[in-house]
Amino acid sequence: MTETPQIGTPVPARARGDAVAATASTGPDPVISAQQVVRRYRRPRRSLTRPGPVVEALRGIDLDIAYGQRLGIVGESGSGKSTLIRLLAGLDRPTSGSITFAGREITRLPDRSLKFLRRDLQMVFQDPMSSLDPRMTVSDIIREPLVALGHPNPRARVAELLDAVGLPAAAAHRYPHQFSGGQRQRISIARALSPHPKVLVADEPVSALDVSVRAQVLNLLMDLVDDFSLTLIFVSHDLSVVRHLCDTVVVMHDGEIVERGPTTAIYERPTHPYTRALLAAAPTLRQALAVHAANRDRKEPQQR
Ligand SMILES: Nc1ncnc2c1ncn2[C@@H]1O[C@H](COP(=O)(O)OP(=O)(O)OP(=O)(O)O)[C@@H](O)[C@H]1O
Repeated sequence: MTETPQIGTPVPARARGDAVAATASTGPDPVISAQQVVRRYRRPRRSLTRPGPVVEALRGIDLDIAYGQRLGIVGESGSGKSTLIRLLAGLDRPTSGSITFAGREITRLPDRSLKFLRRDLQMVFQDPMSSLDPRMTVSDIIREPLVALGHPNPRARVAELLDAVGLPAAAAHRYPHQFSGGQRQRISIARALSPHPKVLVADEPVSALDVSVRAQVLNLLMDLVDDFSLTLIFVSHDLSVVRHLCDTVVVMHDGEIVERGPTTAIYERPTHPYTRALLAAAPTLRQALAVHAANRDRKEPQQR
């Protein structure tokens, strides 16, 4: 019987609660700074004579993310989390406001000038099946960004990354569909790490996975963030996961950041009513794991 991994290990004191301390190892300036960022979308028109309604997905976001910080972004569906990370990653442009990455203003740069951002900020998405090309081998998937960057020895780097994410070397020659969901997410993480990014953005990276696998992938993610000295931006509906991984939290509601601060303070003394409601409504991953373990033990008593 495989042991259900626990995610209850407390986040180390140095990683908790003090964004200033988290900046100290790599530099005092924020790696990402967003100022007064607004993003409006126009919804498709419903009548021939009138334009479609405008949605204000982000309404004046100010956010500094320090080097080495582990920032959790929480909020219910439609609160603007995905829009914000798309803008931070340079995949979309704000309607107004500015965003800098490592001190460079990215909002008005043309796509061809964002090569540094495409290398230094990498993303891991919810569904690895749709983010991995099914026709490519794992080796080619991980090598692709390295080749684009002219890496001198992509093959050695692929072997190193497979080892780092806990996959055997033989995985290199197989295809995504030959792996389980958790293993596929490990492949996505290996690919994201391949160009030595500064920032890893993880958008609901475990919510599509079986609950028994989630903790393994989260623990791996935490180890890798430590080992590779990454800045982490972690987007999730699951507040218990954010509590486990992140030193700082921002709470989004209706396109605004309604509360922000050290994780411990937000969880223990939430001030905004929306944060309180979110915390009250949240089932914890720990509870889910306990339920899963109880169900499994009921099904497999002979193996105990
Ligand atoms: N391309 C788009 N065109 C029109 N409206 C959009 C577009 N993208 C996002 N929106 C709207 O902007 C608002 C914020 O959406 P966003 O996807 O950023 O929220 P979210 O917090 O990431 O939600 P979820 O957790 O469900 O992904 C929503 O009202 C959404 O419908």
